[in-house]
Amino acid sequence: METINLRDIKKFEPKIFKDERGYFFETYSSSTFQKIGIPNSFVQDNQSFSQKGVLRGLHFQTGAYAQGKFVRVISGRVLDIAVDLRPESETFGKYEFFDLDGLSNKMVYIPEGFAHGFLALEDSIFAYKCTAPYHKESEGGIIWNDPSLNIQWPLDFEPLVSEKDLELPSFKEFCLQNNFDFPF
Ligand SMILES: Cc1cn([C@H]2C[C@H](O)[C@@H](COP(=O)(O)OP(=O)(O)O[C@H]3O[C@H](C)C(=O)[C@H](O)[C@H]3O)O2)c(=O)[nH]c1=O
Repeated sequence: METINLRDIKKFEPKIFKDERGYFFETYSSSTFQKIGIPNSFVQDNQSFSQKGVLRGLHFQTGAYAQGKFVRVISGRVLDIAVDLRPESETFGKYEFFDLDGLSNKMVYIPEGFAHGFLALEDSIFAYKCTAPYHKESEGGIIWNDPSLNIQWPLDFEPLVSEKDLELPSFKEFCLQNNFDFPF
């Protein structure tokens, strides 16, 4: 699975304290996370459940409502993805996968300027903090199987995608709408 390291994305694996009762770990710590460049300006916490085979995305919010997202899996396993939508970035139009699960509790901070989504590899509870509130009018997105992004989803079946997401524009349309040079 070809993937690259996108600049400004922060990955974090918490220390998990296990004992005969179970486990404990800090799901958020301003002091710890600021040291690795994760902001402490989150204003909204979200949680969603997805059956195995669900694909949510590729989503973003625009303008003043652009969201940085600090994502993790509470239970199950997802293949999370960020797509660089910053025209000035040398990785504009490139993507990176993150294999997140409820055992390692790996977390990823995806800043504003990226589209975000995930494929549920198992029935999964997904939780994430956002640096801006939900603002329906500022919602945008790109179709999950856009030919030019050429995302190599590990799929041998048709994922369950919402009607809304099936109508999302292509990356080329996104570039045209925003007067960005199409990089491919
Ligand atoms: C995102 C959001 C949604 N909603 C309402 C709107 C709908 O009635 C319902 C489901 O929304 P939607 O189908 O957009 O949910 P997802 O497909 O999980 O969208 C999210 O999926 C990908 C992975 C993301 O990164 C975004 O955070 C977000 O776009 O929740 C709210 O009330 N607040 C919210 O912040």
